[in-house]
Amino acid sequence: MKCYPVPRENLVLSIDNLKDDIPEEYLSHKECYENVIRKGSVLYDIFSELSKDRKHKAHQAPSNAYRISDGIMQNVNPFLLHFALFVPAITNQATPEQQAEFLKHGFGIIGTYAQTELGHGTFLRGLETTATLDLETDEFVLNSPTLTSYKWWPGGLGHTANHCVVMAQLYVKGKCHGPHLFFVQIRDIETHEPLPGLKLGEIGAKMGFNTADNGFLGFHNFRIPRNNMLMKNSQVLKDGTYVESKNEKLTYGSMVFVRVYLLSDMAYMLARAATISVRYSAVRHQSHIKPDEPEVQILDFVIQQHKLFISIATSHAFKICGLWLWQTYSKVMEDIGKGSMDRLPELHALSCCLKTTSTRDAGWLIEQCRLACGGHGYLMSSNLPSLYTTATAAITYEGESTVLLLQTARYLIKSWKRAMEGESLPATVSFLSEYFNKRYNKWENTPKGIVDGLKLVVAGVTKMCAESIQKHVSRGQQYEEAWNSSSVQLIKASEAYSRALLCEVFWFEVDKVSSTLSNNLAVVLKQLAELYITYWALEKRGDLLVYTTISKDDLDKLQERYEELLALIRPNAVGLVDSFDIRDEILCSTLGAYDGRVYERMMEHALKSPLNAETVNQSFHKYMKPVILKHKI
Ligand SMILES: CCCCCCCCC/C=C/C(=O)SCCNC(=O)CCNC(=O)[C@H](O)C(C)(C)COP(=O)(O)OP(=O)(O)OC[C@H]1O[C@@H](n2cnc3c(N)ncnc32)[C@H](O)[C@@H]1OP(=O)(O)O
Ligand SMILES: Cc1cc2nc3c(=O)[nH]c(=O)nc-3n(C[C@H](O)[C@H](O)[C@H](O)COP(=O)(O)OP(=O)(O)OC[C@H]3O[C@@H](n4cnc5c(N)ncnc54)[C@H](O)[C@@H]3O)c2cc1C
Repeated sequence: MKCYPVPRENLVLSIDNLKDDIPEEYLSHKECYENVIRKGSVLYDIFSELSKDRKHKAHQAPSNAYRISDGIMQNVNPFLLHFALFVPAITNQATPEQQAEFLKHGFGIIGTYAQTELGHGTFLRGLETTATLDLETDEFVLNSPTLTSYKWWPGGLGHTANHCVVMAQLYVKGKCHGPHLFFVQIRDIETHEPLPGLKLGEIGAKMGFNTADNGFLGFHNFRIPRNNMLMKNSQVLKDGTYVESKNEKLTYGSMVFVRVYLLSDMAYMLARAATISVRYSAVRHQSHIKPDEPEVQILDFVIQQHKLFISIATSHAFKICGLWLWQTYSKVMEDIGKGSMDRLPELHALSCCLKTTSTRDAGWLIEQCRLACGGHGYLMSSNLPSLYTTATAAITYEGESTVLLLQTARYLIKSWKRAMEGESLPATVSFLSEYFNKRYNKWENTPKGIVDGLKLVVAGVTKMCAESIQKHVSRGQQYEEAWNSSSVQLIKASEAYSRALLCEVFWFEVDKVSSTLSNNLAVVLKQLAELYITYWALEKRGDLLVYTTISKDDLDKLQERYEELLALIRPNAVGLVDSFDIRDEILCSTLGAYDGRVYERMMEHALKSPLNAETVNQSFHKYMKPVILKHKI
């Protein structure tokens, strides 16, 4: 049996059949899929050997696995959902006995998470797939009663997975108990043929994510044992007794897990885009600053620094905030394990707004990095287009951004009401009480002063939302209608809350560790954190003018400080992206390679185009020549 050490990049990157002879952009839709399955299977083999040899917690890919996989796949790994959602759903939602049973084949099964349907993605209580208990046979019968009830979007569902966790409406003795999760085998292990009673396939080409094998699945009287309902939180007994969960939202736990994880995922996406665009900006010489001097590195244009340094800072902000949120998640999961659900609403609210802000920011910042590279950023070989389409998918999946921000707004409004009633609030929203009790300070042009100012904006906008809802209710609207009427402001409150959280956590975590760092490192990290906070204070100057005591003079001083920070960071910019330590084989970019041989790499890549295999393409003789000759004067 081959033994692999923890997959160090060197090991994995040295495996020959993981390299692509032809760049993926020149493969067909089908060839692309077959190519990632080829590479993904090698990685899957490594991870499964590893889990046996290294006593890795069952089925958990080693932490650096995603990074290595990102590089080798150069696109989304169709096995991703197995690790990202299928296994976590089972380990979080099944009893220990069920986990042992469902995961006994270890890496011998490949799973996905099938929740979204053609007709419903956001409103889970509206899902139409049914799981009806058959008391006589001690089974559930799964059905897709309508076309809109077909599962639609799950990654790996089309042609890769042979099992899935399915979210379906549970029916027992004619009563619907809402969405529950079920462990379902969908393909024969040996032949990989779809099992009888199922209709399976992939949903077609997408803007990106084209190797994720997103698929559809329809059930027709498909039977599974009663024990295949994940029964950690709620149970259906043999006699048909339904034992409800202590909190029905525990069923949604897998989504919270991924939302929490996505912050660090976006940190890594941004680190790659920043590495590519900053290194390229150090290589690219274009135009003059002083007319009598040579063309400059485009990185010397202050506006180029303004476009790019925020990405370096944001990557660190998301990494640090992602670790903070992960610690919060782990603590809440521990509390739930001990029977306390108190902090679940807070965790849900935090994960919703931070997932949304991190995925949205990653999207527009990666696009900003691409645009900062001029035409060459538009080449697939730069890898910036792929980074963009991969990152922006996350704005939608795992909870669409608008919907999640409204979830956080729901929590802010509830917290505001509790503050009005004098209740104590969790630390992450306690500033609402301070605002309500008018305990806040005059504006200070310091990182802490800015954080306090951004919190005042949150409190002020939340108060405005509460008053708007009240106004609509007093005019006769039901609460839900009043909520809908106020939703533009509610979104604003959540966005402001998320930004204040990111600034606060980034600054104070850096401040906390700076004494443990070498002076140089502490100085540079603080410069990045201050740049991030000052950038957002300037972006949100309108709100600060409305809700705080900031003055025009304060803003002018902030603008001056921001430009000072750009100049301070400039000498370290390339060193900062080098410190992300992303190897060329994982960066996959002609513009961002460590050796700076941009133009040579671009030409090498261009010559790989199949079109360049011959000097005259056969279409000339077949189509062009007759027309040219016919119209030749
Ligand atoms: C490694 C990775 C690489 C990354 C790899 C990733 C690759 C891509 C994988 C993608 C996978 C997917 O997309 S999987 C599918 C993802 N789908 C989603 O995320 C669906 C989004 N929709 C939802 O989450 C829900 O339906 C929601 C929008 C919250 C509305 O649901 P409801 O209407 O039932 O809820 P509401 O009535 O609004 O609220 C009822 C109460 O429940 C609470 N509540 C709602 N959701 C909750 C939750 N998740 N946890 C706790 N509490 C929750 C609310 O706060 C309310 O509390 P009170 O205020 O106290 O009443
Ligand atoms: C690349 C990718 C991978 C995916 N992978 C998976 C997977 O592996 N498994 C899985 O189960 N799903 C997966 N999904 C599906 C994803 O979870 C859904 O697309 C997402 O939850 C949004 O649902 P929807 O597409 O049905 O949009 P809808 O819910 O129909 O929402 C459409 C729009 O309506 C508006 N809207 C909806 N509800 C509200 C509201 N309450 N208030 C205000 N506005 C609202 C919003 O603007 C929203 O964008 C994936 C999606 C993508 C793009």
